[in-house]
Amino acid sequence: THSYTKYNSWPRVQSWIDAISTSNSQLISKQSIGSTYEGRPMTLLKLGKKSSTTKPAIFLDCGIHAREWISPAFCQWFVKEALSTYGSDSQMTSLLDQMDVYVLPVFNIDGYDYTHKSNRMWRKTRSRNSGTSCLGTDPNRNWNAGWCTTGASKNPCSDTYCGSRFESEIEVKNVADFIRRNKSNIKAYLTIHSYSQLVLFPYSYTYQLAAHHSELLKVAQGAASALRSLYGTRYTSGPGAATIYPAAGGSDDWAYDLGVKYSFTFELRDTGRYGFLLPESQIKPTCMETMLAVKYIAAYVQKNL
Ligand SMILES: Nc1ncc(C[C@H](C[SeH])C(=O)O)cc1Cl
Ligand SMILES: [Zn+2]
Ligand SMILES: [Zn+2]
Ligand SMILES: [Zn+2]
Repeated sequence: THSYTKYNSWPRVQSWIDAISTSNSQLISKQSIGSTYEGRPMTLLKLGKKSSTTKPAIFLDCGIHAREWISPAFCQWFVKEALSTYGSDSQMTSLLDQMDVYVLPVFNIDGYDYTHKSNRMWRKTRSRNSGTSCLGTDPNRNWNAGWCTTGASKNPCSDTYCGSRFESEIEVKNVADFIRRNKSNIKAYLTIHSYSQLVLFPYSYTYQLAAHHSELLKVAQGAASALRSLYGTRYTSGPGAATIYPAAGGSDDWAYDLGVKYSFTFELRDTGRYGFLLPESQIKPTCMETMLAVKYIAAYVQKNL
């Protein structure tokens, strides 16, 4: 059965999505945004007090990289926390009254399932590449944001293969289409990765500072200190290129250039001791401290609507 303190298999996550999305019709609903390459359903959860008018929204995705298992664990935790603290936690209540939060629990479902069944260290999608037996494209190099200019490979066998063209991956296209369709009300984009303990923001595709660099840095640093307040876990904040590495085709850069000003990539625990193989014993503390960071950003976005 499903557990918020275990790395759930895809079938368990899928049945959790179906159950949680029908658990509280006033606060949560689900909608399909398409299918993956291997035909699995991409289901977006919509959290927020039901309203006949369109509310400003935050978009949160997890599991774009298959092996980063703590990421989908966080999105499941976030949904559970939101529903269980609405009405008691004043900040969460205010957030869901005033805004909608779209949550994509597992972006790269095919890859996630593959890490459970075959290769725990798989990162990419599972699509076929022509002219080679090497499978998959790096979904975080496949967005139309300086596509394939730096920090990505044109070799289909590489873990950072950028794809035959931007949005070649149906999973990326499905999400990009949804965000484009809703860009007028999407005020923030958060994408969750592991590991390294970082709060990143645009740009990764260039060392040029973003127009809103100083504001984004302030918000990222505020989020990192909120996170640190729980267990003292230290995160570093900064623009992607200088803080982790220059790399093009990422979702945060794409969302920012589309006009979603508050665009952040989280790299969760740890800093390399376990890396992608973070023990299940760390799911709860990691999710609890990350909730503080995400709520900090959400509150900042709310104040600046
Ligand atoms: N725009 C971006 N933002 C963050 C990153 C770092 C993640 C870390 Se797993 C990646 O390599 O895809 C990479 C890019 Cl291209
Ligand atoms: Zn498993
Ligand atoms: Zn990643
Ligand atoms: Zn990472």
